Amino acid sequence: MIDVYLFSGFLGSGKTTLLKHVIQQAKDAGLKPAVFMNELGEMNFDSDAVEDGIPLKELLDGCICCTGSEKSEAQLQTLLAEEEFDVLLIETTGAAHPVEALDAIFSPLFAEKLKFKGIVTVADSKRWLDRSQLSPQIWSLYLEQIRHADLILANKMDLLTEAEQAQVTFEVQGLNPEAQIIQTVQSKVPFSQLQKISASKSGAVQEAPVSKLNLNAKVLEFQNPVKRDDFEDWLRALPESVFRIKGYVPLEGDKYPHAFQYAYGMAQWLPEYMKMQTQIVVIGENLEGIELP
Ligand SMILES: Nc1nc2c(ncn2[C@@H]2O[C@H](COP(=O)(O)OP(=O)(O)OP(=O)(O)O)[C@@H](O)[C@H]2O)c(=O)[nH]1
Repeated sequence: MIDVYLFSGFLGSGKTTLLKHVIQQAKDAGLKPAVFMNELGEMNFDSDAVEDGIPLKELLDGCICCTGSEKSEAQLQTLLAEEEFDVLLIETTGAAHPVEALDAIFSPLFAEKLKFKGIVTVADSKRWLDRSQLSPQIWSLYLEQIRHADLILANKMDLLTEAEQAQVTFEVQGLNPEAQIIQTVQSKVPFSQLQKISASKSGAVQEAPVSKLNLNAKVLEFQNPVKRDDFEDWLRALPESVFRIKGYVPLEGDKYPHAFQYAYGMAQWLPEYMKMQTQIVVIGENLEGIELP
């Protein structure tokens, strides 16, 4: 049987960071991992995070939950037919309800092959403290992702004071007393902790989906390189309803574009050493008026 772990957590909480970390540890333990990813938007920048040689299937522009489980079942079937692996890591889009995303895994087609281990939810601790800025729908999704977890990573602890760390851990644990909660930085959790979890409740409970979210993704393409200062001014002026941006930004004076990440007001730049398509995907609510600087 192939052990299956589902990574849940809101946009930008640290799921891809967790994925990379777990892939490495699984390999070190002599296991062969495969990855099933899905993204909101037509592009998946996160798949770059999965190194070559790891079997990967992606479901773009929709999510495992809302595009219908047939499509994800078909993808999973192909993955199982084409590749040999011991562990399947599923990264859901941050906009997905974790229990709905389980549908495909619990298909009778895979009953003999897949052993569902549990939902690992990465909670953005900073976001938790700043929750008053979230719309009620987004907040209820955040809560659902925590309630259904078998293991919770209270991530981004480096951004909190000690008192805040204790507060977040206490409050999050209160929402889901049965799940183990671990404080993390960069989603660093030992793979052995994941292996210990058993899906106590995630698979058993099928609750009503959260009310429909207005989350959208918009791809913006750069025609020309931009000045870093201009781009950062543009970022600062974005409305609170933009939760996440990722992609490749061409900066004036640089040969290659920079990989760019943004989550809730915090930006991260990483140099690239090859030509990449210069575009970003912006994820949030009410994106109609958002254009590049
Ligand atoms: N300060 C801080 N930043 C973190 C931590 N973990 C992840 N990040 C950063 O947060 C950003 C988002 O991390 P990802 O792992 O891509 O998040 P994600 O949940 O996969 O994002 P989506 O795929 O958009 O849902 C990146 O810039 C990470 O480097 C942490 O513990 N502390």
